[in-house]
Amino acid sequence: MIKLNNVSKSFNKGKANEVNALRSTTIEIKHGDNVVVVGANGSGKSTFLNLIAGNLNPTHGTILLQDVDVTQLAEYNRSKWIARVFQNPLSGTAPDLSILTNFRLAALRTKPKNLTIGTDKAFKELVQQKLSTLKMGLENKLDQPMGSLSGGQRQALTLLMSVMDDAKILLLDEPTAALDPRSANFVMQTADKIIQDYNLTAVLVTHNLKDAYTYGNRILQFSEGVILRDISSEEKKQLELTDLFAWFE
Ligand SMILES: Nc1ncnc2c1ncn2[C@@H]1O[C@H](COP(=O)(O)OP(=O)(O)OP(=O)(O)O)[C@@H](O)[C@H]1O
Repeated sequence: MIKLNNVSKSFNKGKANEVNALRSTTIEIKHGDNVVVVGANGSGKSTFLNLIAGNLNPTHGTILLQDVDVTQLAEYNRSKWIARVFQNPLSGTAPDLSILTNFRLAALRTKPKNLTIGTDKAFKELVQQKLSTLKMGLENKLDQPMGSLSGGQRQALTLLMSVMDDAKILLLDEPTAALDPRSANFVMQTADKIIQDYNLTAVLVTHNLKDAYTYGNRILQFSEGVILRDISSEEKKQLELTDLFAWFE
């Protein structure tokens, strides 16, 4: 569950170049919601994700995750709830290291320093089992270097790595923007499967209106720092793809 109560975010407050990136926004995203966020450049989409993730603090208002007020909580301390995937499939993975080592590093990143992630054998079996559900044929190629995979494969693995640690909320920040259409489709389908399989609450920011139409059960359209449209699951069923394009005319 994600809740924003009257949240605003200004940059350069009080200066000539002040920007109100998010204005008095109140919204609740329920457990299991799969929300797609669209909007023109500069409309506040990334600011919205950054406020949820905690790498920006609101100027006003409060933010709750899983019923806990996290407004003052740093990004690191929210990471037990939040998995986040960015645009660039190369970020967050080490190309020269094996697939398995990349999974190991990702698992260690969210663990306190005194915790281990099980024996090599147990961890390898866990990764194999999780990977096999994606049907990419990689479960028996864990020694292959990460850099030998395509951008789409890497992004799919990044997604899986990000949620293996019991995250409840998945934030996707234009995860397919750097990919060709076929790879982008593959990554979106993988993301959709992972969201279902892991029973996640998800927020996807995208400029791809076809994806916004195809995936998720709710659409938010941002405009100049406010939520201009909040399309529910029932309303979304009545929408045509052309309606989404018309929002941007
Ligand atoms: N760190 C910052 N300092 C100053 N202004 C910022 C900062 N981050 C964002 N902004 C401004 O806040 C507004 C909202 O930006 P934001 O990145 O949230 O938009 P967006 O909808 O994600 O855009 P895009 O689709 O281009 O990624 C923009 O006017 C942007 O220039």
